[in-house]
Amino acid sequence: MDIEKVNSMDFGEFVDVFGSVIERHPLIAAAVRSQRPFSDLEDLEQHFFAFTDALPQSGQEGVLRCRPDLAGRELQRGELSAESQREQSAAGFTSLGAAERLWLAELNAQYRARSGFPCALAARLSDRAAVPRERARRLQRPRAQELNTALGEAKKVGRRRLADPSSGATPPSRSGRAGQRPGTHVVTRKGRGRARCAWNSVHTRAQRSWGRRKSASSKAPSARSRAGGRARDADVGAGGEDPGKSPRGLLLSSRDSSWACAGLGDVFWFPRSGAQDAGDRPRRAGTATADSDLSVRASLGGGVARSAPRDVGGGGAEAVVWIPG
Ligand SMILES: NC(=O)N[C@H]1NC(=O)NC1=O
Repeated sequence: MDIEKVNSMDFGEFVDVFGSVIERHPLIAAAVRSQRPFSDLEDLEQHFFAFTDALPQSGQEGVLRCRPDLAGRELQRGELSAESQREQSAAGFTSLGAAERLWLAELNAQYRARSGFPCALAARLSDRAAVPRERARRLQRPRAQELNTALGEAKKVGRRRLADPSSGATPPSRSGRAGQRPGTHVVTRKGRGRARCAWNSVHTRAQRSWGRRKSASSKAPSARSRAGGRARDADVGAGGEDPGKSPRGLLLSSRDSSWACAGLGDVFWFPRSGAQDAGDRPRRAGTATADSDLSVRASLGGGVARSAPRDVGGGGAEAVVWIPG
């Protein structure tokens, strides 16, 4: 892709095209866009990877927790992102026999229990027969070493997605919004001075049923945030499969001044380029805790952001709050 074209993409187009370079983290793409212009695609890639490298360990684990298992439940249910679907199909995971599927499910569960996140592996660079062997090998290794390996695999996947963004991204429609892809999310902006981050309105079956349970308990899946004393609205659509689980991964974003990323417990701010303190390392800005109703409360510089995160399985969840400027 022509770098001039990339540099001239507006916010919506950039997030549509590059929102899945880091799986289920379109706001990382949004943060990266704020650092344009890029000299070439390698430079763009380095910005994505520098962002994930700069995350504290809790943030990196949060990013990994949002990845789907290989040959996991989301593949069976047709809930993968378009990119993951293509990668997992190409690696042969859509044509597994029952015994092979069960074996992989068992290895997936063991790996998650040990590492706290799904086993990241670039499916296109591997093959169906090699995956269980690789998974079993990695299960034996120390957790700290595994975090680095998993991030390395996530980068390999991201590199391929960047090299071929058409492999999954839905071209933006004339209104600049992403096409509707089940099980994925998009960032949308509505009206002047008001921004919303919403999950794709095409809900998966599980998301719809979660929504029904949620409305039955009169807890709307929306978020209202206050920061710096000024009221700010942010809506977060939510879906999930098991609202009883604790959310553990969280990504927050603020538009004006800086970017925040969190795992539960830590909220970090990432200065935007051009901001007064650009170039700073991420700094700790507050604490995120899980409420019993599956919402997350994050204290951000004196303000509070609340959101209902999306359960991504295995006890992991991701929530995105888009705080308008
Ligand atoms: N767990 C994991 O790495 N999943 C991913 N890998 C890949 O190549 N596509 C995916 O969905």
